[in-house]
Amino acid sequence: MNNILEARKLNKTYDIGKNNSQQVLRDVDLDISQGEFVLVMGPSGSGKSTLLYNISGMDRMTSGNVKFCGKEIAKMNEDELSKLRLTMMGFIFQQSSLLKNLSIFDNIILSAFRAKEESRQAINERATQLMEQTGILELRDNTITQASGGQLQRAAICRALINKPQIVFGDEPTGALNSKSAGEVMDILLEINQSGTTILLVTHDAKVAAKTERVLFMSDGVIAGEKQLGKCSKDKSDAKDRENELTSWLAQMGF
Ligand SMILES: Nc1ncnc2c1ncn2[C@@H]1O[C@H](COP(=O)(O)OP(=O)(O)OP(=O)(O)O)[C@@H](O)[C@H]1O
Repeated sequence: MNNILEARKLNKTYDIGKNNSQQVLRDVDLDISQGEFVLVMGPSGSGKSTLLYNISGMDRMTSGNVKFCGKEIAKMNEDELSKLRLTMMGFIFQQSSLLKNLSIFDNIILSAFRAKEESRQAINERATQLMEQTGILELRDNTITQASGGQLQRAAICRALINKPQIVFGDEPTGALNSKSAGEVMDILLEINQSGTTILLVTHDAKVAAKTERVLFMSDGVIAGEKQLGKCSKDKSDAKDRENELTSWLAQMGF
């Protein structure tokens, strides 16, 4: 299968004040295939979010090489990177960070207007279809104060998908949700992955992680191991087995 993303010897060092620095990523090599559902786990401070920000061009790596769809992101200027993120990547964070003064629908379509690649009608149709798919169509005209946390994360998923990205990155997208809403959001992400979008998530939640295909374990700035769980089936009959398999592997990894 084709790699959508290839990272080689990726290093990230943060400067902390005068004459002080912290190396957070250490020679990380990572390949992500088109259509994969990849998850990153590991102790707090091990570098999971830093990895996500550096492979997605949200932050600049210190050294190394990341190719996304064959393009080297370190060679791109800020405008090129911003266009890449806008048109080919989707992002979901722990807090949905939707704008307060816009309706949920307008929040979802905003980045499609910025991308300027489709007609107003096509954008509206796509937003409506995404809201329907994620079960929030009735919230179309609501503001964000008129929706629950789970509904806002569904809206954030619609926003992330509006420009038909090649990959969706999520940093703890279910971290602020109760377990029922987290499960529902994961089921939506699974459906999106099953229709072809590559997904990479960071999470602390083994139940969430067990629904994905491949789990990477980060420790002290390196990918210390990875576990192939295979594609998650729709009927969920093996959910407990997958979770047990993952938690016993994580225990072997010392987590
Ligand atoms: N912008 C920054 N400037 C300086 N240090 C940073 C910055 N961002 C992260 N760090 C440090 O880098 C290390 C790794 O942080 P990172 O957020 O990548 O870890 P993480 O594994 O995602 O942690 P968590 O699970 O707690 O979110 C931490 O020690 C953190 O304090």
